[in-house]
Amino acid sequence: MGQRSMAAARESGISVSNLAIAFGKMPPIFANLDLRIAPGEFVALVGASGCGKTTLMNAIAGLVRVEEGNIQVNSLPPAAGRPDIAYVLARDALLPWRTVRENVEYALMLSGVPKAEWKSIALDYIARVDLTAHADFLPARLSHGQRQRVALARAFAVNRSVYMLDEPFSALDAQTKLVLHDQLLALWEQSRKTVIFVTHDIGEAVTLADRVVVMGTKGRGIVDEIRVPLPRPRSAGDLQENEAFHEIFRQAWHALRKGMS
Ligand SMILES: Nc1ncnc2c1ncn2[C@@H]1O[C@H](COP(=O)(O)OP(=O)(O)OP(=O)(O)O)[C@@H](O)[C@H]1O
Repeated sequence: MGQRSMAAARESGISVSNLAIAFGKMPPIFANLDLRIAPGEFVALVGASGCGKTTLMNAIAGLVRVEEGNIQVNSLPPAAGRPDIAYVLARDALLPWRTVRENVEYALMLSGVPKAEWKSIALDYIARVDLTAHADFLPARLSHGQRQRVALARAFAVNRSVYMLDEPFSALDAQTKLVLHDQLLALWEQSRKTVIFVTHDIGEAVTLADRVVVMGTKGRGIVDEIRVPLPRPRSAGDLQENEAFHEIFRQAWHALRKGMS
């Protein structure tokens, strides 16, 4: 069985129970943290700077040692470099000496996809982020937004089961963000992967997610969660004028402020 089908065969989402993380002799960043993300659910994680969002992501990714509590990703303990998890970070991490297409193809190669399929899969995903005309460009010739689009194309082309996105759009302007939101929405709505998405942007969280999980300061961990029952497919542009979107935004904003006090 190839890595692609292996990843699909044991999808059971993410389960975090009674997790506490402390660095050295410092008080814990958070304790007694419980979080369950169902397979195919899109969860946005928000909270004030320093509340532990990246630490929680890193623990789920196997980059931070867990001494208290339990984490299961697709029914297995976390480990760095697992073939069923994809990451997209604020910095795109494209290989600068490879073109857009070669960057996506390289990821397909690492994922064990047969060479005969690389080109068609890469061009398909490059088209989904509207970069067909840029397929033969090196990353240095792309804007930051375009590079993040390549990073999204690459991540979804390799067809993992869990996607961990840590502020992937944080350095983009408001209009470019909406374009990226629509492209991510389309990629996700067609594939329904399990996603955990860290952001400081409440509008972004409500636009994309099924559920917004709010972390509080002072080691309180998760303090609230807001369901986002907005119908799909969603359009980031249309949501800007949608009353229900603004009402959910208001609830999430209120929860975030409460978590910061
Ligand atoms: N390796 C580490 N060693 C010691 N302290 C750490 C380490 N990693 C994170 N911390 C501390 O843990 C706390 C939470 O950091 P973390 O990066 O998880 O927060 P965050 O919510 O993601 O913040 P931001 O929104 O600013 O990215 C901070 O006080 C940070 O200084």
